[in-house]
Amino acid sequence: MQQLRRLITIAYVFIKYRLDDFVPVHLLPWYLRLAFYLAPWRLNPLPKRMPKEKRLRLALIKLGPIFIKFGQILSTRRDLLSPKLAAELAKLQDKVPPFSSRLAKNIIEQALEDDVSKIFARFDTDPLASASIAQVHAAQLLSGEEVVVKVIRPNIERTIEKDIRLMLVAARLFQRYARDGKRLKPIEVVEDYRHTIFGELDLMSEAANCAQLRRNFQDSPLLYVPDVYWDWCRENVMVQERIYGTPIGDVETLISKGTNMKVLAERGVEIFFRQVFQDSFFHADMHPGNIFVDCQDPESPRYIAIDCGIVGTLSEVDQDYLARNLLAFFNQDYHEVARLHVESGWVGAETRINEFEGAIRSVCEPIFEKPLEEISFGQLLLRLFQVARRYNMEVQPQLVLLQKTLLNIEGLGRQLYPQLDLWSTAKPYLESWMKRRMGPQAIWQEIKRQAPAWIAHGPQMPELIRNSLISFNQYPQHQAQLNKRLENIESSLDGQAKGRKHRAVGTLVAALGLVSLHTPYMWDAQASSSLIALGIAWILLRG
Ligand SMILES: Nc1ncnc2c1ncn2[C@@H]1O[C@H](COP(=O)(O)OP(=O)(O)OP(=O)(O)O)[C@@H](O)[C@H]1O
Repeated sequence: MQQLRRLITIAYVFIKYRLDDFVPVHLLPWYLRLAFYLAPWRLNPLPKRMPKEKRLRLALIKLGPIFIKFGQILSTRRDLLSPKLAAELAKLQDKVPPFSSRLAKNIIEQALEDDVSKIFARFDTDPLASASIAQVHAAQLLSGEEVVVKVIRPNIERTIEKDIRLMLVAARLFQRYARDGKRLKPIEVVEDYRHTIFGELDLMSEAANCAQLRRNFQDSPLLYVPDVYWDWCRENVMVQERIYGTPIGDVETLISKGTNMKVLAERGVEIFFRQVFQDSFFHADMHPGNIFVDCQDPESPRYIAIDCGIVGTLSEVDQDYLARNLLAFFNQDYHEVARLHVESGWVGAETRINEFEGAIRSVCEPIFEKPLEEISFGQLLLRLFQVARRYNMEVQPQLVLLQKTLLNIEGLGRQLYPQLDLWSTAKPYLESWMKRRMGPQAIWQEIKRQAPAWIAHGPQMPELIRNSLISFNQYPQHQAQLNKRLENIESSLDGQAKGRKHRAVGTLVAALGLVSLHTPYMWDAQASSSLIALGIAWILLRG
């Protein structure tokens, strides 16, 4: 029944905002097309005066937080949407009315199994922020620390599940009937969203991500991540150190505090590349609401990151892919890019390198038309993925996540300091990464990494060798080879032993001749010389 009511609401919003403009009517079967043209909503011309992208944004707001968040995430898929639609959806803000503080307290008390007044010296009933998934309250621990308490909205899981089911129905219809239905992969996009949003519901996993990121940047002047109070963390409640930075989007305040905007913008890029190439662990939800700046030293501004619900990790293969390709790209060596793809099996071995190189060149050259400081790494990667997909390369979701984060970071950096030269900030990172990866130190590190395993296996070595020989023996052809080799070895050993014997006899005979030659009255000189000659001949011929 509830589902039906929700469906009616969606239909109403669809009609109200005339979202039929997104439906390619000419591709529908004739009866649906007829129904479409006769539909009474077509008499509602009012919203038509508004661009359809704006109408879609307003419709998502009307449908509530789950749809708003979907729109926000969708806005980062610039590989799928038109620039106009992506820009419009990026305006979505998931500020939603808070739920009651009484309810928030109940959830906290149930999760932490204690009274709020026994856990906190102070608990602010007015929430600090209220978003689609969670609400945040400021508080103070009994030990005096200022903290924030993040509480997941009640019953949000059921709401998400229901809304996503409806989104999937819409996605299936879209995939079936829309002109771009297959290319835009709507079902995959919705499934992806389901995965992301459910991931955000587990605050224990968010707390663990925060702790890891904090450790990675311990003592770094670049980034600060607030501490987590594990004793007070559960799946739906998280208590974290409160931070007091300036929101990164508040450029006016940052400037008024005398912040060095160039350093700030460069540090953003540095943080990103360090996360990717040093730690292989990156904050993947770097929207302005999650980034603050500590301006205590305006010449050395430090980033503060919160909300580590979405993080990305890269395998060594992904890192390798990224670093080598970015370096080759910036040297405009498209042949190298194409070769790398084929060599590492990212695209099929049958791919013609020259043809692939041409395809990459044609999408990248226009980008390099611009001055270096205007080139977008994110766009570049996006283009590369698009070409690679045409050549049947499955781009890993982690790389797509990274590319979206990179677009965010770049946008942010250029907003702070429009002349930001990403390449000169990133190049040293990439190059030192390559050196670290390929240089003697990397080999030494690898030996060090493997050594414990080798040592651990040391005592089992004879057994391992024996086992390998046994398994080797199991193959008849190998056995025959092995037997042959053994025979060869035996006969060679045999030969060597015989040779040694003959050499000994020859030496003995020659030595006897020598002795008799120098011993008066033993034999005459001729007999002695004959003995010496016989001994030498014996050695030469039989030894
Ligand atoms: N440690 C903190 N110290 C101070 N303020 C905080 C802290 N954590 C969160 N906030 C405030 O609460 C707001 C929402 O927090 P957070 O981003 O973690 O929630 P969210 O529900 O995951 O939101 P979204 O996913 O929409 O970004 C932040 O924008 C910030 O203003």
